[in-house]
Amino acid sequence: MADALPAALGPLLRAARARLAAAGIADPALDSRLIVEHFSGTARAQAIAEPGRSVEAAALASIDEALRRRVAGEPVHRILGYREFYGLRLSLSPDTLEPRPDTETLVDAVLPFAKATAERLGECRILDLGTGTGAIALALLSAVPAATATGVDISPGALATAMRNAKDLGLGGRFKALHSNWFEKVSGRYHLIAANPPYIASRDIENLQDEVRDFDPHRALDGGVDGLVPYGIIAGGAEGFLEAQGKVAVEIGHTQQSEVTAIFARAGYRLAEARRDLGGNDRVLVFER
Ligand SMILES: C[S@@+](CC[C@H](N)C(=O)[O-])C[C@H]1O[C@@H](n2cnc3c(N)ncnc32)[C@H](O)[C@@H]1O
Repeated sequence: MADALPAALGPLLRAARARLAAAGIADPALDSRLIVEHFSGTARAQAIAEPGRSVEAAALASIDEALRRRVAGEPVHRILGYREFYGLRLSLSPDTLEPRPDTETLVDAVLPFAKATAERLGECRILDLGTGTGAIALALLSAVPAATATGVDISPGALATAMRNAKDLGLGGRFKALHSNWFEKVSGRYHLIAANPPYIASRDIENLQDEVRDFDPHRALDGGVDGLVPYGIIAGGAEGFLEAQGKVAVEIGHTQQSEVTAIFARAGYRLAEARRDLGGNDRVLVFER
């Protein structure tokens, strides 16, 4: 059994870090700080300025439980219940993928187009296919006040979380959550279609890192037999929902650039831009007709 946690903030942080380090957690300093700050309601400055500040018993019990979950392998943001994405705090649920920093590359890639469209036309209509927490759509809405977005997902639980995130961020009036199997229930035309679809081949799901395989919903990961099935559906269906001169932007797995480019080329699209993520991996493709 783990030692009792000290109540004073400074020693508490050190004890929490030591517990995670002893369990072999990859970044014990960051994870322990996130857990202690979240459940004690303190900020980093307080730990430095007031290391003797006492943390209440109820908060200590929550921190103890959170550390146990982290030691058992649960990702730290699942324990906290939220993750930052493009400067926005997004709530998570068991039905949502935890949004990743790699996906911010997609937002960076299309943001100039969304802003230019809004300036030119006074609006920019965005369709976010497989919206999850609403990450891509909400990041774009927060940066482009004249934009509106429809977030599509097959998971009602994910859509409820996306709508909650939109409301919490004051973006609810410009975001619509739509329950649909890709384009099936979609109507209208959009200037930008964005998607971070599931792109792991079904047979590879079992080999993913434990934290991904055991905590991200498989519906958000499984891209079918070759991991490319959703790209075929998106490339094949986008034309009916894309404005003239619109763009389609997709996140890809780091080995999929040529295959996804070929899928879109067969559907009549040319590659307008390819971007790598911060790790230098191929990550985002933007297509035009
Ligand atoms: C990789 S996650 C991306 C989530 C979010 N856009 C992000 O970037 O963090 C893929 C999303 O696609 C959704 N999805 C899977 N199959 C779908 C389908 N047939 N129609 C609509 N959405 C689907 C999943 O529920 C999941 O939310």
